[in-house]
Amino acid sequence: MLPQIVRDPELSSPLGASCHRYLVDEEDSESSRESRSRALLAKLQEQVRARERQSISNTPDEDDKEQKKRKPEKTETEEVPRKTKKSENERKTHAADEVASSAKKKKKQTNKTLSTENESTGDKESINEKSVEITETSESDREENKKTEESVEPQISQEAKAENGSSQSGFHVLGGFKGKTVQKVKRVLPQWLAQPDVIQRDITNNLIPVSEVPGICPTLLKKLEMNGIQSFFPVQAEVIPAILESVASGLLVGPGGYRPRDICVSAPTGSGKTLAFVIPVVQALSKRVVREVRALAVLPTKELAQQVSKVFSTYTEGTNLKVVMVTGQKTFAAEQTTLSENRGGVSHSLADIIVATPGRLVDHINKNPNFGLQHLRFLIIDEADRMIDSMHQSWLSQVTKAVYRSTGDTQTSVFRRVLPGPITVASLSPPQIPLQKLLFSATLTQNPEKLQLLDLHQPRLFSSTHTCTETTTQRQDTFNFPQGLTEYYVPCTLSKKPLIILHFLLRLKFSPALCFTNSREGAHRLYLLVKLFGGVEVAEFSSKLSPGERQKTLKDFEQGKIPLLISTDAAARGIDINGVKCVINYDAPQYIRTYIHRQVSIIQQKPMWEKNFLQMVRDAGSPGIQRHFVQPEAFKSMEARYDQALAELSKVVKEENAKKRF
Ligand SMILES: Nc1ncnc2c1ncn2[C@@H]1O[C@H](COP(=O)(O)OP(=O)(O)OP(=O)(O)O)[C@@H](O)[C@H]1O
Repeated sequence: MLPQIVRDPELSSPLGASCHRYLVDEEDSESSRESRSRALLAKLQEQVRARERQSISNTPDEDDKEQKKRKPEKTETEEVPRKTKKSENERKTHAADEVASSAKKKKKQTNKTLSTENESTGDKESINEKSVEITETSESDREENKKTEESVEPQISQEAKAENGSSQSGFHVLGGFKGKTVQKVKRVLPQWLAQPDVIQRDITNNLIPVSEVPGICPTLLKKLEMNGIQSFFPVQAEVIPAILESVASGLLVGPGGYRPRDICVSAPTGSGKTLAFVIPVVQALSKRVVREVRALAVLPTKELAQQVSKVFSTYTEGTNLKVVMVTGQKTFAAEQTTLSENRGGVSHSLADIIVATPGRLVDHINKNPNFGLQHLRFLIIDEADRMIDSMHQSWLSQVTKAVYRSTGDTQTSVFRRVLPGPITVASLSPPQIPLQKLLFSATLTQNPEKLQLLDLHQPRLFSSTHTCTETTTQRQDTFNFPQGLTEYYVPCTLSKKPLIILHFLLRLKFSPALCFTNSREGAHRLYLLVKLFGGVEVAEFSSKLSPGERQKTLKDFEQGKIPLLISTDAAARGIDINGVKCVINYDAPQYIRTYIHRQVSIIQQKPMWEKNFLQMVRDAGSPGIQRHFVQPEAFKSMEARYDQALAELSKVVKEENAKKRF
């Protein structure tokens, strides 16, 4: 048992306080605790009531239901009936008794522990007393926490309710799920595509005298005059100064010391794109000291490459610039000897400008140890959309690798080149020769995925269009039709198509005429049929022929020895044949781009395709395609001879197939 210490009211020493702390009358503590817990309970009840009142005021709808469940409605004037309050109090008193009795039980429990320990050691009392204190403290802590919760909870419930209008407090419903109209996705072109530099399409009314175009050196002006070029076409007048501006500070750096912008040109067939890059490139390289490959023009077919190479050779004549063609028309070894030579154990380039087709170019990059592109400054991609489509050969990545390939001697040299990255002080020194891409096409794609393949640097687009008033959308969907083109379509039956060709050639004298078919077999059969019918010189032009045969055929056709040339699309792209009077689409092209490149003037049309084809051509911005109907009487007299030729044709085809099999 603990000695009882009598409390002395005079004692004011701290001891008194400690005496007070340890000398506690059992009954007193009992009743004071109970009164404290009652007071605490009353306070809690008050807060619960206040919270309920608040929830009633904040959520009239939801809470209404809640209230109806919980208690009758309270109108503004009506007092809460005391009875309700009273029963509320009873309820709360009952709850308070429960709390008090549980506190008693807990207390008894603690005492029991106390008494057990007391018997064993007198000192334990102080510790246990502390523990009792601790319990009280914890109760007051709990009360404190409760108050905090109480004070916070109504706020949360207010906020929550205010925010979400839900009667469940404490749940946050994020966002409002209202039905919204879905915005239609509009195609957004990159700015350089959407806002190109516009070039006038009308050539005849927009010729610019050559001398008025700034920056062209006198030597080239003289050469242009010698070749009969008095004025530039619009695309040349715009693009030549832009390319010359990018080499104004020399070949090593672009304007302002930065990498020059890549240039894209979309202009109709025959608008003079070839000269638009030949003139500035020849002028830019004419000042070079050491011969290295600094310009590379890549084209889809040998014929096109030949044509461009011829123009380059015309304007490099008299300079010490050398143009070499790499198209597979010679053997690989023969081409190797034209590209480089070994002097004193060191390989020297024999070419300044290379005009190539992708296949043979990649062969030299990978198999010709003396072939290097480390000094390449201009990469010209003519017929760019077709070159992009043929990108599956990944020729462009091979070229890029060759350009930035560091060999033994360029590892440390000033001209060591690294793939361009973010512009920093380090990346700008030492300066390295920038690689500038120049793209040309009559139907430049606006497909960002395809353009992505070209890895263009800040591209600038020159696009010729019908008129400046066209909206961007129109320009996106229309193509550049050549100036002075008249288009017809001839509805007819399948069996009568060859007769109409013969009618045009023999009766209407539409020659020289270039006739396109959609396949090599179609071209060959039509060629055989017209030949068997007789009366007109005819030749076929397709990849069935060797490069030499194709070259000779083109030449004879251009010289008028052949009035009818039957060709596949191989000849459609960009080949420039002077003096053609009529272009015939024997098979309607499935794609508008093919149509554009074929320079169609007369279409033979199967009736069922007529509507779709006309729609495609009109949507592409055709100046106007007219219907030209041929009366059956017009070729009545040819039908007997025609049937005979058909019979002979099937024999010839059978013989050819038999030969192929052996
Ligand atoms: N300024 C000019 N004055 C007169 N004739 C020109 C001029 N520019 C080009 N030509 C001639 O126009 C024809 C077409 O030129 P070019 O081949 O450059 O056109 P293009 O736009 O490249 O055609 P494609 O898209 O088919 O390659 C050529 O015969 C060329 O000699």
